[in-house]
Amino acid sequence: MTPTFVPPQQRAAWVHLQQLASQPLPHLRELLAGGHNVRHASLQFEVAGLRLDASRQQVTPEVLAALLDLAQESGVLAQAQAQARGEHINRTEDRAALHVALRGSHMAQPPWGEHISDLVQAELERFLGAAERIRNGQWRGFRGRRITNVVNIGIGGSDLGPRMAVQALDAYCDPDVRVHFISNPDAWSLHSILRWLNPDQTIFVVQSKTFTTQETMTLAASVKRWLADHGLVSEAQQVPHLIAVTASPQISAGQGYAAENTFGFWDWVGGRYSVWSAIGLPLAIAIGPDRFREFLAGGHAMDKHFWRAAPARNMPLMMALLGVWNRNFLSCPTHLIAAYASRMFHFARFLQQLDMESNGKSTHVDGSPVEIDTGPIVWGGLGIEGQHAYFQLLHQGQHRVPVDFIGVESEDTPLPLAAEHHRVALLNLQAQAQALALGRDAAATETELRAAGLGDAHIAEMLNHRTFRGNVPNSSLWLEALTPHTLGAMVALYEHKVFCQAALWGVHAYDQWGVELGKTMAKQMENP
Ligand SMILES: O=P(O)(O)OC[C@H]1O[C@H](O)[C@H](O)[C@@H](O)[C@@H]1O
Repeated sequence: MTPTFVPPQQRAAWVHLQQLASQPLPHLRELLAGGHNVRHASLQFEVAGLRLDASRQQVTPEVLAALLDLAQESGVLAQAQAQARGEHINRTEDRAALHVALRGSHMAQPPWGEHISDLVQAELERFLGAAERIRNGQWRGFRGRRITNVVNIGIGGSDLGPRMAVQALDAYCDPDVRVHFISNPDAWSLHSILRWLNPDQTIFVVQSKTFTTQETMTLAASVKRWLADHGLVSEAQQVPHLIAVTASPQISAGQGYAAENTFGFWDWVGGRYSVWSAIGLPLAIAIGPDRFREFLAGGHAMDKHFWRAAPARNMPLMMALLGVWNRNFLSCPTHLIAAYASRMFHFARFLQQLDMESNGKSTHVDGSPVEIDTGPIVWGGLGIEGQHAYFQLLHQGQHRVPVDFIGVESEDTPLPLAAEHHRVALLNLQAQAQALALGRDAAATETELRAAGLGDAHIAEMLNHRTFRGNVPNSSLWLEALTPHTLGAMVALYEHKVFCQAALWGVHAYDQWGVELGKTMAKQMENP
């Protein structure tokens, strides 16, 4: 129990925000009309190669001030300090949540203590060493062939992070070692990859924090069988083709994974926060150890900002507050992620787990039921494709859907017309962000229809169809370039945002009892 816990709706700032939301708020047209004014400046942030433009959020300076009061009353940044000190903030599982230590283990006097940093450093060296040996050809298959294909087997946090990052950093990936991901136990999903591979040149990285997840274990058994069917039958023959990454090495050892090919992490690393640990091995293989360290450094740069920046200038905290404003006071139940770089294809899926598994909760930290809205439904993918599919609903449907537009400022694709491709993508991002915010009112629509030669009766019929209410709150998050460093910063940004929102709502972000229920039921049904 947390004796001092006060439910959010009883906090003074929350009540103030309710009052502000109950009065008519200026339309985004009005809020944006002033151009680059004080409000605009207070909603611009630049950190670690990321630039956030939140000026299209429907907040007045008064709302912003009340949101910051809420952060203060909720003790958000104090809770972040407790997290970094390694306190057991994951109370229902009685654990720390120290993924920040994975990217800050080089710190002098780390808040979590040197012992943790030493553990992290030692394991980091081990798994980066393995990545390097695979990349440079020192690591050979049983029959002496060089490894050309790495297959990641895992699900949830043991899949989405590295899968997202390998795709996002495609430009840095070694073309001689291809990395594949399989998460679905459907046999075809495995077969569709295996049928192209030569077992002598393939390594499977079986990733599972618990090493008991049924889907992953089913796939792992199948790849062992596949190796055996190709003449790699004994444990000794299979060892060079199997890597385990787990926080339960005693279980993987019992299944024949060699200790030297097993890389560990700890119970204080949540699955959805584990890409920074050895779960990032496929990424390290794809982009190399130096780039992987840059990814960690990007995450750490965001951590430093989060720990040190004043609340009003704190990028993750501000994103969290704006999200709470949209969710709880503007009553928006969902949140769209629209990325305008095709390499960010998996980012929305990654965020779905990060956000919804963390904050999809209805119980407060003191065990009392939640009476406010908590984590939104996070959805999305690539913005350009969305424009030609579901964006119609954003413009004229009945739901108000806040959007994070994600764009990359500089383009490095080695194609002669790459700059033109890039121009088209960014133009679309900017046009959608503006169109959703401003919409088009009836008067402007009527003028346009009249200019197009429509008569009164036709205009009367068409007016509502061609009018756009706008006022869709959205932010644009710009990466100066899509690099390991900026990607690391962006992942850490959203991690901290989710953390702040949990603190604002008073829920635990680091457990997932709902998921556990499904797992338990599956076991019971298997062995009634
Ligand atoms: O890494 P594993 O133990 O195999 O778990 C894989 C996944 O299992 C569950 O679905 C959890 O809710 C996820 O957070 C976790 O990432």
